[in-house]
Order: sequence, then structure tokens, then C-alpha cells
Amino acid sequence: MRPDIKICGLKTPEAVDRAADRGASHIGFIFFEKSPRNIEPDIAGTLVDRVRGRVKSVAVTVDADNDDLDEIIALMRPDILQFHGHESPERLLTVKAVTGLPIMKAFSIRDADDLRRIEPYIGIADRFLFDAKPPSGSDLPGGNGVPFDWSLLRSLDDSVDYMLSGGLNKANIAEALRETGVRAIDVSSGVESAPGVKDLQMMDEFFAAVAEASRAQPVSGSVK
Ligand SMILES: O=C(O)c1ccccc1N[C@@H]1O[C@H](COP(=O)(O)O)[C@@H](O)[C@H]1O
Repeated sequence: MRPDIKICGLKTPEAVDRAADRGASHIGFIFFEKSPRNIEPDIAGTLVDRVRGRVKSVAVTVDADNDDLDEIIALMRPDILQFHGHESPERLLTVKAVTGLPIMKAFSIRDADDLRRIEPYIGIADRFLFDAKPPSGSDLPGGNGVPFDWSLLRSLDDSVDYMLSGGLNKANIAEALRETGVRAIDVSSGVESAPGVKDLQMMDEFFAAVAEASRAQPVSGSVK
């Protein structure tokens, strides 16, 4: 079975339409000023409206305050909130109670200790997202196009639901799926011709590579 596919960092109608037409399960929008993928909440809302109900929309924030979150939720009306900063379990519990929205908490992974940091979030985050540590000198906590050692994920309990992210592309996605058996993947830089510029052909090639890999490697378990 094909995994869920999230295409993240979208900024144009063409890229949103292509993601939906190719069967993306999720589309992500970045609210982080230093990112080349940063987008205004009202523009994200207009883009999501093109495919609302067909594809789940994800608002990606980094240590956002209440005012920023309120504005994003009001104008974009996301289906899911992705937290890519240092948000505490208590903070996420509060946001979840107030907004009623499902929460995906991102963690950057280099070693087994990094994976243990999810423990206080189990039962709070609806899903985890595992990304690589940013390379030194990067201003971005995510979207750096670098993978991590996927074999670390073998130690995870089967009940941990996560999205695999970090440097995925058409060349490595088959190995990533084989190594992890993951049920959901997230790509941004791997379908870009330049930082923040989605390339429709690269998107097509990524979807094709996932389909090919999924035929060869069935994915186990249910998909949210
Ligand atoms: O993409 C960004 O610019 C970004 C900025 C701030 C927080 C998270 C960000 N991106 C997230 O990182 C993953 C992995 O990206 P990549 O495929 O390695 O480029 C991306 O999908 C977003 O969820």
C-alpha cells in the first residue's frame, strides 16, 4: 500500500493543484519568516480552498505565539497543526484543547537519545514527524534537504505513528520505505528546483518513485 504523502512548503496554485491531482494526502504551508517557503496566512487559505476536503492541510509553525497561531487558524483553516520548534508538551496540550485540531510534533533526529525525547509527548501529539538535525549554519529547523540515519527508527514501538521527513527525494525514497516501513512521508526540498521553488516535474517523479517503491515494498498497518 502506498504511504501517505505530504508535500510541504507550497506557495503556488499550480503546485497545490499538482499535489492534489497526484494524490497527496497532505499539503503543508510554512509560517516561518526566515524560510524561502514562508507564506502569509491569507494566501495559504486561498491556496487550501482550491483543494479543501480532498487533501488535508497542515500549518507548520516554529515556536509560534498565540496571536500568530490564531491568525493562521482563522485565515488558513488548517486540518492539522505541525509544530517544528521547541514547544513543550504542556504548550501542545493547551493548543490542542483550545483549537481542537490534531497536532503533529516534529523532532530532529541524530541518535537514539533524540528519539527518546518523544516520550513526554506520547498521548499528546497525534502524530510525530522525524526530520534530520539542521546542518551547522542553517537558519531553518526543517526544510534543509538532509536525511538522517533511518535505521534508528527500527527501535521505535509499532504504536508510534510518525511521518518520515528530511531530505527525501525520488532517488532515496525506495530505500527509506524499505528501511522504515513507514506509513507517511513528507517532502519539500526534494521536489524543488531552487529553495522554495516547487518543480512540477520533480513532484511527478517523486510520486512515481513512491508508487514504484510501494509496489515492490508493501507498507503495513493503517493510514490516518
Ligand atoms: O521547509 C521549511 O523551510 C521549514 C521551515 C521551518 C520549519 C520546518 C520547515 N520544513 C519542514 O521540514 C520538512 C523536511 O524538509 P526537506 O524535505 O528536508 O526539505 C518539510 O517537509 C517541513 O515539514
